Amino acid sequence: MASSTQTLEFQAETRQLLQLVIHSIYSNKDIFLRELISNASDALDKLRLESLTDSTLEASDPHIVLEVDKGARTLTVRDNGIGMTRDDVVDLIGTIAKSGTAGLLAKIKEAKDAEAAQHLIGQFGVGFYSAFMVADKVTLHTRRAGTEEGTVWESDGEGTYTIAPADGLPVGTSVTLHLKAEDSEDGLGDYLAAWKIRQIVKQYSDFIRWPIRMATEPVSTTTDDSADADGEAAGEPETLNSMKALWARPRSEVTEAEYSEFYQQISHDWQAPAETVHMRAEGTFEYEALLFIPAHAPFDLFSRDTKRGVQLYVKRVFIMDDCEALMPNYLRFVKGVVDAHDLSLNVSREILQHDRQITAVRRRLVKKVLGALKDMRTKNGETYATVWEQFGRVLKEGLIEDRDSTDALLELVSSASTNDAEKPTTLREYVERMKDGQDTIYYLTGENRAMVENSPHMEAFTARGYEVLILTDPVDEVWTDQIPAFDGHRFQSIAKGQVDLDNDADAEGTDEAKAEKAQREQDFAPLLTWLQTTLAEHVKQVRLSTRLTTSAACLVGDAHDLTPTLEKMYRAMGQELPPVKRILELNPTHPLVTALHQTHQAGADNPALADIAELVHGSALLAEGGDLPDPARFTRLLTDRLTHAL
Ligand SMILES: Nc1ncnc2c1ncn2[C@@H]1O[C@H](COP(=O)(O)OP(=O)(O)OP(=O)(O)O)[C@@H](O)[C@H]1O
Repeated sequence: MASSTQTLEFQAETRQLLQLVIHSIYSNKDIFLRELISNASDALDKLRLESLTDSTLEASDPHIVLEVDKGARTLTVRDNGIGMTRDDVVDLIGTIAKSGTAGLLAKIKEAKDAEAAQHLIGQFGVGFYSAFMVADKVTLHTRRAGTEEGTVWESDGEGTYTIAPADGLPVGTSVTLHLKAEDSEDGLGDYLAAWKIRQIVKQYSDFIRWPIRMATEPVSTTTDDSADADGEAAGEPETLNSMKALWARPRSEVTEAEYSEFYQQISHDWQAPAETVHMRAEGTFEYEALLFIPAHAPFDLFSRDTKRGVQLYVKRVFIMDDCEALMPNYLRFVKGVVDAHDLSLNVSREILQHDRQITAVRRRLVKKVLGALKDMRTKNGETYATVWEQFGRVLKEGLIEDRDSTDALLELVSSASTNDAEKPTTLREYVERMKDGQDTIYYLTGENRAMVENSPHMEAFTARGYEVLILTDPVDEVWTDQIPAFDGHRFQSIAKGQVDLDNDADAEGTDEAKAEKAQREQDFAPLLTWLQTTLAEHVKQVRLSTRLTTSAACLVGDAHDLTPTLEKMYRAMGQELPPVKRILELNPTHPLVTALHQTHQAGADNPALADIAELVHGSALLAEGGDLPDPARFTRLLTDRLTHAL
């Protein structure tokens, strides 16, 4: 058989990940057992599921066994689950298929300290590789259910592994860890000790739905560890876990610590959740749901193939993870379990998508989660602030995806605003602070706070004391375009449409002011017409502005125009769009504009006029963070003008 042993190399990213694992980014090494037990449990679930459609695969007495060999210093985790073929082993154990791995590894390398690195890797979950935290060699024996040939895989976690066929293996997988020496300073426990194994299983894997048995050793072979004190004798294997589904127990009987451990088990998170939602529905369609809102976002929250965190069970039997029928995409960060009593074990994703009862369950779960977030906001503002920071961007996707929940989601929105440099505001707080006569919620979108705050569009609003929401997430560009109002108050971008603050109740909307304005419009009309022709390639209209106090000009859109950021986003996604021309607004009281006006009145054929018109347009574009169509030309015109000025 030795001749058929092959030595293969780990994929580059796997090698890097293994190095990180071996050189110990996790301070809590005990979790290796949770990971291996979780894999074994998944393998038993898969066999159970396959056996529903293929009766030849029926497993008798599905279970997980933990075996200690003190002489050889090994701990083996064995299951009689689905097992793996040789190709599975190469694909699943030798490579990491998760998207975003390379990026994550790069970030970990840049991480400032061990804690930052652990935080990053904690979001990723190292699964099987965590075995190398406690073992200097790992041997895996496996045989896929329904096949004859087995496979042996072995590695010391450095660059390579060996793989060979093996005869006579039972169906399932066993992972044997050749344990490193106990080292409490390095967080390495005594994983040969029965008490230690018992403790880890109780803590992390108690609710695993398959029995986890420990094959106890004869007392004579035990040395001086405290397993002796347990009074273990050789004999019947002991079942270590209670197998009780946490979600099926009444809320009052579950402790916070149990919720937290369950959450950490299913999410591979290393922190407690920010919120737990535990509910039971009785009546025509019975189910239990145990959902968690994590305290921090996984690294791949925005990657295309991020899975949803909700698993479906039917009467305690695992059916599927990533259950999209139960949780909308914008709540993909919610983790947990839904156990429905009245579904068939054979239920498919397609059936679920079209099942009216499941749709009703989903609606109820969404309501519960959004309700829990709202409660968190009122009762525990600090936690809410971190949850919003982590998931706000995703929740706002709901404003586009889920029209049934618009009102509930708008109540959750937290936004930076000109009201306070640090503290974000809710929409309700904004409305409460609105000036007399103001019925509109003003906002401005942009790439970052500084850019939005310094945008010329802000000037009149700041000068007149109107609060403006500062929206800097890309998704803000989209939802603000689609949601008309909050609590009867229209959303209005201050960079779009006509703004007439003079007509607001406390402004000087007198007849005198109106007459003055009309006169100004008339005076400037020839300049505006000339500018419109001169800049026709860039803008669709030139008009006088009421939103500027210190800048000479700014660019605005019509109410239904795409914003420049949205235009850029669509183009980046490969969509063909006709160029979106905007409106140039001039500040009639600015010295540059009045000078331009006078020069134009003196003679429209002055060659300096066209250059200055182009510079005014370019500056307005730069002021809002836009890209100049021809930066070299702009710089040349500017340099010429500056030279003339000296
Ligand atoms: N005991 C096992 N029986 C059958 N297949 C297994 C077993 N252990 C691991 N595998 C296979 O190897 C894959 C990789 O395992 P690994 O623990 O690295 O990641 P994972 O379990 O998919 O992810 P995570 O641990 O982050 O949830 C698993 O998805 C599974 O297909």
